[in-house]
Amino acid sequence: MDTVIGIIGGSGVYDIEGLENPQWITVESPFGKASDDLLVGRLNGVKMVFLPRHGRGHVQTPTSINYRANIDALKRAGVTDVISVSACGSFRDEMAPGDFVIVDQFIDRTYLREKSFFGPGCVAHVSVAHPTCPRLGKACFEAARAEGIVVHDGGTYLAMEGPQFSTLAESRMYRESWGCDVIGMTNMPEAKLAREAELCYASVAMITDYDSWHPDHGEVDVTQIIATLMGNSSKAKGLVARLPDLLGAKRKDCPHGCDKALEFAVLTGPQDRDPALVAKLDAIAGRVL
Ligand SMILES: CSC[C@H]1O[C@H](OP(=O)(O)O)[C@H](O)[C@@H]1O
Ligand SMILES: Nc1ncnc2[nH]cnc12
Repeated sequence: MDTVIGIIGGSGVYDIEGLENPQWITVESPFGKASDDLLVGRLNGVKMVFLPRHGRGHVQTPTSINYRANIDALKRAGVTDVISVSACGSFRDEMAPGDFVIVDQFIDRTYLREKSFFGPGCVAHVSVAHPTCPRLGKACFEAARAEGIVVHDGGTYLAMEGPQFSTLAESRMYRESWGCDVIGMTNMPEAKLAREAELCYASVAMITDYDSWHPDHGEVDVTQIIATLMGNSSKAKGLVARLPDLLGAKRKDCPHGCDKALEFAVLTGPQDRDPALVAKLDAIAGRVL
């Protein structure tokens, strides 16, 4: 099977460079409108598909992003591996602005978003105990190291609803009681939906600030974030450019089973399924329905 690398670019990352034959294409989804068209092309012989998470011009809020349409559109475009690139705040002294973290766990505090492709008439439960793909995370870690980026291997990302940043009390709780490493507003339900779509998913979090807990740093503000993002986004593009060589043009089955997540997940029997929902799930779950 051919590798198709999907990149979801977060704040400050609205395109990728160096693609051969780059083209913005529209992919329709039964789950609604994706954040933007998809930028497709090839890099070192591997097909790449890029989606700006907030849309070009940064028009979607963390809450208004249609995460289901985004993941469904990537799946329809043939993507096999999704790399999420995001800005985040840090809860650790040693994880400084400018550093990258290869996130491997999440705490999901979002509450205003559609979190599943499934629903009444087709019920499914997938495991997200290990919500990211270790194989893909390792490739991102190696790509970052090769780019000379200070990168941390593993970390827990607190996904908050936003759009306001956290209060001081929340920031301290996430850091001291909950043991979180970084905070952002977008990786959930994105990672859960990628798992339902049987896509390998890795999250590259680019630290822009110390949120509001740090006694030596003032509270987080968006000007500071944008300043750090300017440096981060070129580093992120360098990391992305190394992925085709690291992942290779041909792909074997995922050794961690991300691509078989739905194998035993659907509980609704064939005779009890809602045909309209089953039709919508053609790309996401057609393999098992
Ligand atoms: C620009 S500050 C807050 C904004 O940045 C992050 O976006 P993304 O995860 O897409 O890089 C954060 O989650 C907020 O949406
Ligand atoms: N401190 C922070 N909280 C939430 N999202 C962020 N994105 C970048 N910095 C952030």
